[in-house]
Amino acid sequence: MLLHCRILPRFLFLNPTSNPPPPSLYAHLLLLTNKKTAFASPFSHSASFAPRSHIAVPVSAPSESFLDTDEDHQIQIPLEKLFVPPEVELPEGSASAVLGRVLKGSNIVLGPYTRDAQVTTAEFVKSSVRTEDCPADGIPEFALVGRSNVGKSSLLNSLVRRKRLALTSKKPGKTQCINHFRINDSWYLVDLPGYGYAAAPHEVRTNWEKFTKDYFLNRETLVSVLLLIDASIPAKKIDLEYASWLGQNQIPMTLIFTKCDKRKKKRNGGKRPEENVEDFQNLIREFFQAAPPWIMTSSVTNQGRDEILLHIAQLRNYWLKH
Ligand SMILES: Nc1nc2c(ncn2[C@@H]2O[C@H](COP(=O)(O)OP(=O)(O)OP(=O)(O)O)[C@@H](O)[C@H]2O)c(=O)[nH]1
Ligand SMILES: [Mg+2]
Repeated sequence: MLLHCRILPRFLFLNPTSNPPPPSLYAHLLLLTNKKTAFASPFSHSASFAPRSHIAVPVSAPSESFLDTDEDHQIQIPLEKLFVPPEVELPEGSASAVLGRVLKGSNIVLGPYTRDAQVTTAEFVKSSVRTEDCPADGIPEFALVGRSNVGKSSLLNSLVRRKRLALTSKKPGKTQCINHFRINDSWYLVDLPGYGYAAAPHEVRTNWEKFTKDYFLNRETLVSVLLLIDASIPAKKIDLEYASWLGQNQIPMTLIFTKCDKRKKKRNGGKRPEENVEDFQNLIREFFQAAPPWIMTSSVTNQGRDEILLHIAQLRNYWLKH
């Protein structure tokens, strides 16, 4: 795990603020339209940065250098669009000092809670169709949701380094229940059925809406939804609607851009994954007060695998402490 060796030590140099009020993990999802309750997000970057400053974050495969300067493999992120975890103050000064703390292919800044990021054990626990039937042991969980065929089950397998722990298929609609997978005996990854499967019978679609939305609204141990978006194609209306629904309901969300290995321009409608990722950010911008965290991934090359696990670790450890 070369990436861990390179990234984890950096986090030791961070300077947590003294006795901050415990910020909510949910705050960054508040909608601008919800003016009555809008407040400054604890995830916002330090106001000392000029608003138009950008950093060029490398998005290339983990084996390549973190400081890759190939412009084709970089994404420009305005500093105010970074996801800054609670208890982190960004270093003042140059953008390069900030870049050293941003996970590759993402807008996520590393904070002081990234311990235990590696997966050592993963086991399937149960399938449920109702929130009440889900495991009741109170440990934190992260749910994978997205359009049918976007790559939820494949990503789960990539994260746990197993080929078929979660079943995948070229045919949409493979996953039909809330499937709990226990990781390191201490947290859950949850595989959910996909939405937007046009060929599914009406009854199945209605049922999906009902039980997944109930799960999101009522599952108290849900730390963050991982909303998967296919980065090899332009943004779909249904994905934008879904992101907006999660925001409106103040359900914490991380955007996981999948299939970033698919770079053939013609099939991608002429756009590279980085461009589709940027377009998606721009399209959802008006719905959110602060930028949600996002990561670029591929289950084929395992791009983004270590980054997701570090992000999950810092959210999970923060959630456990507060
Ligand atoms: N090129 C590429 N293909 C992928 C990637 N992730 C998944 N796929 C392919 O996409 C198809 C669907 O993958 P699944 O993981 O079953 O998708 P899902 O979102 O779980 O689908 P449902 O369970 O039907 O909702 C399979 O053929 C995968 O091999 C990726 O990162 N890159
Ligand atoms: Mg699936």
